[in-house]
Amino acid sequence: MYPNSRTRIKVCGLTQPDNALAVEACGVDAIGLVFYAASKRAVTPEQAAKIGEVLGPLTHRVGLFVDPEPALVEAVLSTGHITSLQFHGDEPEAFCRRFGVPYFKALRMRPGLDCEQAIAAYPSASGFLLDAFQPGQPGGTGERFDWSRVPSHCGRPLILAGGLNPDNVAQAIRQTNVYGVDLSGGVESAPGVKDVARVRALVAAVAAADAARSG
Ligand SMILES: O=C(O)c1ccccc1NCC(=O)[C@H](O)[C@H](O)COP(=O)(O)O
Repeated sequence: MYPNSRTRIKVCGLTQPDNALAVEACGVDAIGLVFYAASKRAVTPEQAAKIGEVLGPLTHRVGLFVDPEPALVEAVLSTGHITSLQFHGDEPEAFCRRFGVPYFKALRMRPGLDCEQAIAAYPSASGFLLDAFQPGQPGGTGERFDWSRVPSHCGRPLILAGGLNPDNVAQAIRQTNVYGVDLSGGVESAPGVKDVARVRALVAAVAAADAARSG
């Protein structure tokens, strides 16, 4: 387990500045912006810059990629609005670290994946996002995976994703003790638009789970 007194929250797949501002105001730690053209939540570097401009300086802005061309990552970074990278495809470690920006690696929990071995292959990663595996769908599946597969003693920050929502996130935190949680579809009202009431409920559920854990 990675030392953690408060579960960090990332909400992924924002597409509109006003919506991003409202989500930030709920008290989330990080906003995810999807730079994967096939996603229904995809944004361009220009749209991302407009979202980045409205957010406060202490909110992380994560740029999410799936096996990108380096030029796309560089174009996104050149906006100056991205604070960390999330690689959600099959990118090797050398590719992930070449940009010189903190990154975390998504691991899709396919059957038979040795999670601890996969983690060991990315010594330069600042953390790992463990997501559900659905063939042909790299992320944002809305599906859960078996949380008993989350390693309990790997010593690296782990972010749990896949099918989380305000109703099941407390149980997920109790069971896995992860550093952070990442949600998309479970707090969404339409593709790329987050339901602010659901995000508020998420933040309250995480705070209650953390309080129960420390008390
Ligand atoms: O959200 C997408 O459309 C997406 C597309 C391709 C790769 C990754 C994608 N999202 C990644 C995320 O970080 C999601 O938050 C994560 O997969 C969980 O999604 P959900 O199950 O909908 O909460």
